[in-house]
Amino acid sequence: MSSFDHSKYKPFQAIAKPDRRWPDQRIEAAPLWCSVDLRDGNQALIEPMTARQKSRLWDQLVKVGFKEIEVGFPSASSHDFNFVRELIENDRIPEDVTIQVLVQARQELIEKTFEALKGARRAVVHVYNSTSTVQREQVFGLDRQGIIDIAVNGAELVQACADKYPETEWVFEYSPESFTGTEIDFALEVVNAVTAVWQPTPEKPVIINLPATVEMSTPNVYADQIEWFCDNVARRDSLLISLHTHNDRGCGVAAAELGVMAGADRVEGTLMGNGERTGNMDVVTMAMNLYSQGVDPKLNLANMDEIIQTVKECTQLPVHPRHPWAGELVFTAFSGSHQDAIKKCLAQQEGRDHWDVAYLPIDPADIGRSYQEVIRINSQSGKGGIAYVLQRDYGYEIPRWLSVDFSGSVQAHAEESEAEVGPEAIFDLFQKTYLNGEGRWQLGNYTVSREDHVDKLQAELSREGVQQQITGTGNGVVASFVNAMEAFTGKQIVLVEYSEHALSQSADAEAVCYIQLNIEGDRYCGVGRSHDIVQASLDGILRAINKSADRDAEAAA
Ligand SMILES: CC(=O)SCCNC(=O)CCNC(=O)[C@H](O)C(C)(C)COP(=O)(O)OP(=O)(O)OC[C@H]1O[C@@H](n2cnc3c(N)ncnc32)[C@H](O)[C@@H]1OP(=O)(O)O
Ligand SMILES: CC(C)C(=O)C(=O)O
Ligand SMILES: [Mg+2]
Repeated sequence: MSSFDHSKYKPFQAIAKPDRRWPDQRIEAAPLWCSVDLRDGNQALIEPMTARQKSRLWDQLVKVGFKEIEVGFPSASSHDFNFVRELIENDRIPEDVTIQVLVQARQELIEKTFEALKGARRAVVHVYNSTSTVQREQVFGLDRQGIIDIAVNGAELVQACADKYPETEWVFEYSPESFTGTEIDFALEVVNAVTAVWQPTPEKPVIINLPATVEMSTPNVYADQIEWFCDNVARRDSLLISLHTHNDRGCGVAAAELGVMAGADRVEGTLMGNGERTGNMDVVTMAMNLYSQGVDPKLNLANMDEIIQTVKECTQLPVHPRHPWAGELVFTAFSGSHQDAIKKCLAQQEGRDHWDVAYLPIDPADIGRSYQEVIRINSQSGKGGIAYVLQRDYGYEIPRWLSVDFSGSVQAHAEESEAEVGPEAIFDLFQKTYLNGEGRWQLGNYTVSREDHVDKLQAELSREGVQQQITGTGNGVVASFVNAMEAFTGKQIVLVEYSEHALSQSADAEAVCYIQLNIEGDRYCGVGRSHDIVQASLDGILRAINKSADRDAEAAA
């Protein structure tokens, strides 16, 4: 029998809640945020953070703008204890920031916790005990009343300790840990028993945190639980309902979002989602989700690279290149149709009220990313992206017909190299394909004269030391040169496309000229670049003709 046997598991029993209201809600304001990076994040690391790493992450969290930061479990280790002391004694907690600490509902641990917090201006003491069926039965070996007793005892001890340190403004938080694995009526009973001890008021509320300690269901089920809880809990106006979701099923953020729609006030999580098992709710993702909907997330994520760097260095964990909003590839399009759409939309952004760019839900510049990374070229890319890179990095505004012609060369190059083709390689290929005349005829001196409304051009061509004089007539210099080249090559040449512009990235006002010729039924493109527009045009024509000669030489070989 296979060990991969789904019948080993039973489905989650969702509560019946046909009167749910949360699906019609929208999140129009940021919740109160609490970072648990230094506690839940830290307890999940292979190597817990050193004092220096904690200190660095603390500074980053303050800089990002968290107003509540869970800084550790000071009764659990001297490291956490000393870190809390360091913050308090060295006056490192800004006026508008409150530290929070976690503790089990056990006397000696609660007492030690208050010792750690001595002298704090304001602090959240977060006490928890597990209420879930599995832990009740198999870990604690207690019935429901036994679990309520632990919680109430913990709440009383917290209150008693707080009374001993009146100089600190205390805020209490209680978590029925493993809330998602707890019968909802029992979770309510435990919480009501705890708040009966603490007697919160609307002016002095307490925090009730309802953790998806393990994510056990789809996020809509969690939202039903939160809405039901908010509707039925005693003293609702004196409670801040907090969420603390984990990401076991990959929906930690979704669960928190739906939980806020269901009535929660506050959300705990970590930067980039580090935390137990598959992680805590990722605050960066949830905040950026709000931002992208036009809601102020009340966190400053403008310097995303600095945040990522700090998190990586402090947790020793990598950040996935496709991490929502933050990964290094999340604003990059390699595929042709995406690039084409992005290029067209970006060109139309100026003057618009709102950001509206296909495939780019936010402006990368908002979080300190450059447009440099938006379009990158590989074998999946198309002409739009290639034209975008040439314009962005080199100032060449190549016309559509030339981008169609050039994309074939880039595609071939990408397939052959089986790698990304960077901007330098694209420009190099562009020069080789259209601008370089090495080994072929080059234009030397030329004169133009006009007689009886007909222009006459006399020019000198040179190639590997060989000189050749050519002459042609026509209406204008370009037509005269084409006429001269027809005589010289013995081929019929028609000018099909012509376009030119000043090269914006050139310091001394060079012009660039794009040419497409039909030579005996086949089309060839060339590009000329010069301070003189006539010279640029003639160079472009000559390069297109040279390409036709290259083709003939290849066919003959
Ligand atoms: C979901 C979460 O993230 S919860 C936070 C988890 N984080 C941590 O545990 C990190 C820090 N913890 C620690 O370092 C240690 O657990 C300590 C120092 C706090 C305590 O260590 P120990 O005293 O060895 O106890 P341990 O944590 O193993 O807990 C076991 C005992 O405490 C009881 N207990 C566990 N949690 C709680 C709680 N929240 N409230 C009351 N009692 C509890 C258990 O029933 C068990 O009792 P028993 O000894 O009578 O069987
Ligand atoms: C201590 C609690 C809030 C916790 O981390 C959890 O339940 O995940
Ligand atoms: Mg947790």
